Amino acid sequence: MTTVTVRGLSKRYGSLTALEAVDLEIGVGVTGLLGPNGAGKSTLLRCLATALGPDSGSIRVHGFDPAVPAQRTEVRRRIGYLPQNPGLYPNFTTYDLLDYVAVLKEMTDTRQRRAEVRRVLDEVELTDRAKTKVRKLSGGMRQRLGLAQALLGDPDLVILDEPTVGLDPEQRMLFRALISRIGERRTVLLSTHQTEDVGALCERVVVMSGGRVVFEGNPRELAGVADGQVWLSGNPPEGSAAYWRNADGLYRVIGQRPEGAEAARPSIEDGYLMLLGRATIAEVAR
Ligand SMILES: Nc1ncnc2c1ncn2[C@@H]1O[C@H](COP(=O)(O)OP(=O)(O)OP(=O)(O)O)[C@@H](O)[C@H]1O
Repeated sequence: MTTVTVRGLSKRYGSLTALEAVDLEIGVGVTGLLGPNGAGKSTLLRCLATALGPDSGSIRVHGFDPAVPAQRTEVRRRIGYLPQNPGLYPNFTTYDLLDYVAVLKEMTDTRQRRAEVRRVLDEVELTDRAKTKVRKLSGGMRQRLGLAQALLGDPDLVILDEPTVGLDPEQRMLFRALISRIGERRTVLLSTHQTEDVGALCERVVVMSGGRVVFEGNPRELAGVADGQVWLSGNPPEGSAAYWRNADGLYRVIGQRPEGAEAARPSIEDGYLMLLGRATIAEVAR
């Protein structure tokens, strides 16, 4: 079932076009949003989260139109949003911060609000940190607290803007497990620079470049973009698009086959790099 439909969405900041005619449909499960710096990912997520109004085009969340003030409230009730820099008050305790956000989210019944705060603390595995001040939490715990505030009110659309940035491998794994659980019955849109996150978590992936959607499909299809274009060579290639030396001392080459090289199975990262190469060429040609 489609949760979010975006049609012809455009957004400019002065003379800079951040989003250009974006079309998108997103349903239940985890969808990854990949793209280089400045691709327009955060702008798209902010528009979906109703934090920013687009210049043209339309958004529907469960059929509700955030451009219509009365429907915007309905959209907000259904959305949980973890921005890139959530700005969590450092002197609040974990519990008090969530209680405060719950009040802002119109949870006025004290008993129900307490139960909801405890539920989300449990969901992100922070129950034992309820009385800890935000400033004393580790980076990973802070991100989980950010996730907890997004989950208050049990929204069915959860928007996460680069939530795994700066996390160590253990915290990232824990975060992945949480996101995957959340995505079992909700629609999760996850912006990331990590192709590993996409491979591990996402049923679908959207790639943006220069404010446009340049790919939509599943992770295997993204890897498939580099089919027949990835090689392992004993020698550094001449004039190839991209290559690096791997841990076995072989050169992994994306592009034309170097003489004597063997074909390698493309990864999601290979497909992504291949796609960005093409998108960059198309942009320069426009
Ligand atoms: N408030 C703003 N005012 C002016 N320009 C902005 C603003 N926000 C974003 N931009 C510009 O719009 C473009 C898209 O930015 P956006 O943050 O949406 O990209 P992104 O894909 O999320 O990048 P990153 O991965 O670095 O977060 C960039 O060129 C950025 O500099």
